[in-house]
Amino acid sequence: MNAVDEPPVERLVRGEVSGGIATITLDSPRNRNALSVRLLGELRDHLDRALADDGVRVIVLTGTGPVFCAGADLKEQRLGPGAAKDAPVTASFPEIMRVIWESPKPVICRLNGTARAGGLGLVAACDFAVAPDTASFAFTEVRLGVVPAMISVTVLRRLDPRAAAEYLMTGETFDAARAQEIGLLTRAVPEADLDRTVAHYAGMLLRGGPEALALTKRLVRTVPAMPLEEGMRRMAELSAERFTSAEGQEGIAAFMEKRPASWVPREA
Ligand SMILES: CC(C)(COP(=O)([O-])OP(=O)([O-])OC[C@H]1O[C@@H](n2cnc3c(N)ncnc32)[C@H](O)[C@@H]1OP(=O)([O-])[O-])[C@@H](O)C(=O)NCCC(=O)NCCSC(=O)C[C@@](C)(O)CC(=O)[O-]
Repeated sequence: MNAVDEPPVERLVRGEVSGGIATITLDSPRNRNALSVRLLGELRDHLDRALADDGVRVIVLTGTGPVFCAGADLKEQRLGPGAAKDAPVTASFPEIMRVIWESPKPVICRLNGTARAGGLGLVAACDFAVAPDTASFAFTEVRLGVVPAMISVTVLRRLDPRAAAEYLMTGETFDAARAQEIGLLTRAVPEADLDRTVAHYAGMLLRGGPEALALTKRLVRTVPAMPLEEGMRRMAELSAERFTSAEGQEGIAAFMEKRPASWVPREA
């Protein structure tokens, strides 16, 4: 078969950029967007592209079908004859969660539906997570005899500790209202309001200064772990830097002049 006759490669992840927002869509509904090696590779490529694109200010991660993500691809993890001897999902998944967690651009998870296990590691890595109120959630790992190890790094930074013990240790299914209550979701909303809610958060994020937003994302993650005195000192330094930055001065000038801020970098 020559190159012309080759069937087109089916993509498992799609990406599009519009109005400063990169939308990355897990598009493997047949296996409920399970985290196969190929899907993870494509997801990483889309994330890298969105991060490198100066026109992108906000990233939205979503999926197609009834499920946002069913976790590790269990077909790939089943070690039949001739299969890999290690667990394929461990090669790239932790790095993808780290890239999302540390992305200077805010990441909104728009859950199109239910999520399980590894899928919840992705949800927890994102800064915002909005889901339909019909979605369900479970950390199913222990019931499979495996451990929610990789995802614990993001999940345990979000979840109320009592709820973490309850749901990670029992594997019990819980609903979207409970997921919001325990810190896994930003909002659970009626399905009809999903896009409006995501657009609301994205719109609010686009209004902020890009550098200020990246720094604020970092401090949300790091300041709670800082000793009090060090936190006060370092944050006073950061605050002083920001008041005198080009972006800070533009934001203040725009307020005083009653006009929208222009976040194009200027000479200080
Ligand atoms: C998600 C629901 C509720 C949707 O429930 P549903 O919508 O009723 O869909 P379904 O169960 O009928 O599944 C539809 C198709 O998707 C496939 N499918 C579905 N999930 C997977 C999967 N993970 N891997 C591979 N294939 C999967 C499933 O096998 C089936 O394929 P078919 O029989 O039609 O050929 C249900 O499908 C389900 O319970 N799936 C299993 C979820 C699960 O237990 N995942 C655990 C993954 S282990 C993991 O993530 C470990 C990790 C990464 O956290 C470890 C660590 O952090 O260190």
